[in-house]
Amino acid sequence: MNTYKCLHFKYIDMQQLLDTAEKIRTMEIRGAGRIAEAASAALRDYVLRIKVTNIKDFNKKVDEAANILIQTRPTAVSLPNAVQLTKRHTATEVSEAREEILRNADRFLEQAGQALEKMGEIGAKRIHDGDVIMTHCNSHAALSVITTAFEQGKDISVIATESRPRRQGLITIKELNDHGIPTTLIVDSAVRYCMKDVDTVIVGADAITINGALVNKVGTSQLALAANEARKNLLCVAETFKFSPKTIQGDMIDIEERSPEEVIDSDILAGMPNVKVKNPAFDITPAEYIDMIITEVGAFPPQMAYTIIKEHLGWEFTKMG
Ligand SMILES: O=C(COP(=O)(O)O)[C@H](O)[C@H](O)COP(=O)(O)O
Repeated sequence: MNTYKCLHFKYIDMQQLLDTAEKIRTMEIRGAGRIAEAASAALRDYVLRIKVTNIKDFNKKVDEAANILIQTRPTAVSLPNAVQLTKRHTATEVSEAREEILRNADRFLEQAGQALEKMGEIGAKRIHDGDVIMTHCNSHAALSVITTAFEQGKDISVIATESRPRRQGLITIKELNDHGIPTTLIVDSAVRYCMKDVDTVIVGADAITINGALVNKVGTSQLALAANEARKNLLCVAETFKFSPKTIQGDMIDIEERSPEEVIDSDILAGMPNVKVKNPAFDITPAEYIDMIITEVGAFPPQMAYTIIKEHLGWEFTKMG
């Protein structure tokens, strides 16, 4: 029985939140932006069901729920940021605290939706008629830029990587196909070979650190290396809530290691006692490989991560658990 199912017995009133946590853990809900939105909404809905009348007990329950959500996936910093933006309040009465949290969640969800649109508009200015764009994995932020440029009438096409082992690239090509955008699917190892045909690489982000490094789906750093070698631009599209305040304090971003079964059948692996599997879900691209980070508040060089964190997330976030 998994952790969340065990918790079901202990916290009956938390069932919906535990279901969301499980969906995030198993990647039924995935992508840094969607994870953040789902967590914020789950916390909002849970807060409506908390029955205690004492503010201390209320805060304890909120913290408990927040921690369950945060622990589902370790890398996407959008998750703790969204939870923190949702749960913070200054109230001394339960009813006021509840109201504040509901308002926070609604504001976060509204702003997250608007951010996608805004990033699309800003990023599309960097795409020219005739451009070939390479993208990796499945990023709603990156897709917002690509589809906005296409809807503006720019004649563009996309090369999308498969993104082993979970093959999120298949979600990307479906979305691009539904928009009518000419798309070529390639395996991840064809990235360097195909780079000569590319004008701009556009990827999303799970986290951006204080030194402007990009944490995104494993393989992103290979795209960046190949793009750099071929002198092609790499744009990262990321809402401000994907910047990591804790990296100011020296904290590192945890890189999620996922099950070997995503890579190879466990029966086949069992027959090869000298073989083990390493399955990191993300990797790190240094700032010098990134031309621009497109956020909902503007396009910035990665070196401006400090300013984004300070102005759009605030110092209180560095104390987050
Ligand atoms: O790496 C991934 C998804 O990884 P996974 O499939 O493991 O969650 C995406 O590029 C970012 O999360 C950004 O996505 P978005 O722009 O949609 O937030």
